[in-house]
This record gives sequence, structure tokens and C-alpha cells, in this order.
Amino acid sequence: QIGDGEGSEPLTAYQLMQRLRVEWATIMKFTKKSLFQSEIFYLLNLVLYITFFLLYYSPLSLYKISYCSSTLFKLGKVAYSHESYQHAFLWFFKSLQKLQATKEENSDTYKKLLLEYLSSSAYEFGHVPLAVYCAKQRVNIDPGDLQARLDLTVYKGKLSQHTKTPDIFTLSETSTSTYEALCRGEELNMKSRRRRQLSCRYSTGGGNPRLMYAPVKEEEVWDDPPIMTYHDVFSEAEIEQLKNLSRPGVSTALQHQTDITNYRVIQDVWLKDEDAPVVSSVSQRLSDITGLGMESAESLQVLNYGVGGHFSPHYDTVVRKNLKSIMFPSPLQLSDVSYGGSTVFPEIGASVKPQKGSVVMWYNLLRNGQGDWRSLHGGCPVYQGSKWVAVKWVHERGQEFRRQCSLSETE
Ligand SMILES: O=C(O)CCC(=O)C(=O)O
Ligand SMILES: [Fe+2]
Repeated sequence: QIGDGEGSEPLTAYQLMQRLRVEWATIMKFTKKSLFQSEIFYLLNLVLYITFFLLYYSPLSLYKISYCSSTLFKLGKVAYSHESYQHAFLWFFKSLQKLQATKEENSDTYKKLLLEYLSSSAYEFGHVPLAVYCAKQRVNIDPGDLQARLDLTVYKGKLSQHTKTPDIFTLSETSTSTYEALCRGEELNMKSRRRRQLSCRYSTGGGNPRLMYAPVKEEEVWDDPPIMTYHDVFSEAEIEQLKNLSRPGVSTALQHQTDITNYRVIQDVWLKDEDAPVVSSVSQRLSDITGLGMESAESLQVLNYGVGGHFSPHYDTVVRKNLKSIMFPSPLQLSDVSYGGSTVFPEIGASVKPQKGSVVMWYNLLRNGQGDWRSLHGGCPVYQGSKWVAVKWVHERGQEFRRQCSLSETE
């Protein structure tokens, strides 16, 4: 399990995987198996991608973590391959700064390559003067480099065509999606005025006898549509039992789709109420808290995300096509994730940080039975640590007397 435990951060994980990849041939000779090679390679790229998109604005800024020039260069190349030329330029720029500050690996070939990427990303971004400047530096290092001279000529030729130069050193808000911004912890719609409209209370689940003497802490994450968090619902011991039950069953679920950002990287296992008393008591407590019946609910789905694991924004009703009547999932948090891993709702602008023992609940369907477009949500990449959640899928059937139906088109 890459990323489980203390001191695991993506660059460490990355370096580990990088070594694994390089040494794979040797390992293969001994094991005579070609298992997982593509997965390692894929995870390697994923971690780089995530580091690139999550870290840039994050509090764990590059100034605090001292990446070496070559690592920064690699991150730049990931951004470059995603055609995020401004990000790429900034990573390359930091890489160059680091190189000059530390004099590490300061060969001319390396510096020239870095300058080549710098000029190319500046050019692609539309900053021709910078592209010219970097190309000049390249020629200065090696006046005999014909390719460098040719590039310089090409960029110079474009100078007159570009009148406006964009600010390459300031990242604009629009260069990133709402999902990414929420994952980085930016509080888009959660201004303090908005926060004051949301409340917390002790709830007895509408007068449930089991909660009368021990009401549950209910926090409104959002009011319309309702997203609720219930705190301290499950004990440390119950959580450990659930994880122990799940550990043997988890298998890596790598779903390769068209784009790297669409990957869903999780491991999951389904636990039935009959499997262990803890599973049925979890179901019972979820029913008490939410006031929803569990008769038509599915088994408990336990998900595990390692570093780099994430679940891109989706509609549950679409992901699980064969099941039309999913009413709500209630992810139960089985771990604290030190960084990353929030559940975010890009259409709403809300996010929920994983908190051990708490339950998040929302509805995927409106009262009229139609899917609610505002229920789009995703699990942010786990940056540090490992994330465990359990999802209880409760269906519409069986809730007729518990959640009022509506004939309105909009609710
Ligand atoms: O892990 C999360 O935060 C969300 C999981 C989820 O959306 C799902 O399993 O459908
Ligand atoms: Fe989901």
C-alpha cells in the first residue's frame, strides 16, 4: 500500500515508484512475472499529475518542500504534456531557479534542455518575448547549437505578430476547474456570510428512541440541496473492525478511461449485514440517523484510496447505470486523511473533509424521482495518507413513508 502511514508524501511515493520502474527488469528476472508493470507506470504518472494540479496553489507550497531541480523539471513536463503551458512554464522556471541556487547537476546539456522547454512553453502560452529571451540564453550557452539558433529565429519572426503579451507569472482563476479548486481547499462558495446561514444541531433523527438519550451531532454542509455531516457516529473499535473485514477483499480497481483525469483509482469490497455484527449495527445506526429504511439498501461498500487515489466528479445514478433508483449514498469516513481526499460538489461549491467516524449524506434524486444535477460529486485525490470510506446505497423503494414524494418538476 503506497502512501499508508507516517511520512508518506507523493514525492516519496513517486521516487519509490520511479525506482521500482527502473529496477523492474531486474525484479522480473527473479519473479518471471510481468504483473502490474503497467499499473506502476500508470500510478507514476498519476502521482505526478496530481502533484502538479493540486500542489500549485496549496499551502504545502514549493517553497516549503525542497524539491530538487530535476523533480521540478519532471513536474513541468507533466504539465507540458497536458498542454498546460503556463503551469509548465512556472514549474520549469522554478526548476531553473533551483538549479542556479544549488548548482546541482549543473551540466550545460541539462540547462539547455530546460531552457528549450521554457521557451517552448512560453511561446505556446503566447509570451513570445520570453520565448525569445530563453532561446537567446540557449544560444549563449552553446553558440554552435544550430537547432537553438533556428528556434531563436523562428521566435524572433513571431515577435511582430504578437502585440499583447499575457502575464505568465500569475495564474488566472480560470486556468483550473471547480473540482480542482475545491480539492485544493479553496472555499469557492463558502464565504463567511454563507457559512453563517448553515447550522449545527443535536438531532434525535426525528424522535428515534435509540437517539433520544444520545443525540447525534448534525452539521449542515449545504441546505439546498441538503448535504449533511453527522459527527462521531462510529467508534474507533467499529472502524478497525470494518477495515479488518475489508482488507483481505480489496483488490485494485483501475479503470482506464480516455483521459488521465478521468481515472478512478480505488479498491473496494462489499460487506453484508450477515458478515459480522459490526456491519449490521452500522446499517442500523445509519437508518436511525437518517430516518431512512434499509430494507432496500445494498451491502456496505468499503472503498480504499491510496496516495493518488481519486474519483473524478460523477453522478452516482450514471456511474451505476443498472440501478436507477439510488437515493443517497452516505459515505462513512473510516480515516482521517492528512491532506487531500475531500468529497466535493462542484455544482454547489461545497466540500467535506474526511473525518474519522463521521457520516456524510446527500440525495442523488429529487423528491419527484428525477436525478438531481446538483448532486455531481467526486472524491479528491489523496495527497498524503490513505482514505477509507464506506458507502451505504439506499434506494428510493421503501422510503415512501419516510421521504415525501413530489409532483413538482423542480423538487
Ligand atoms: O470517496 C468519496 O468521497 C466519494 C465516493 C463516491 O462518490 C462513490 O463511491 O460513488
Ligand atoms: Fe459517488
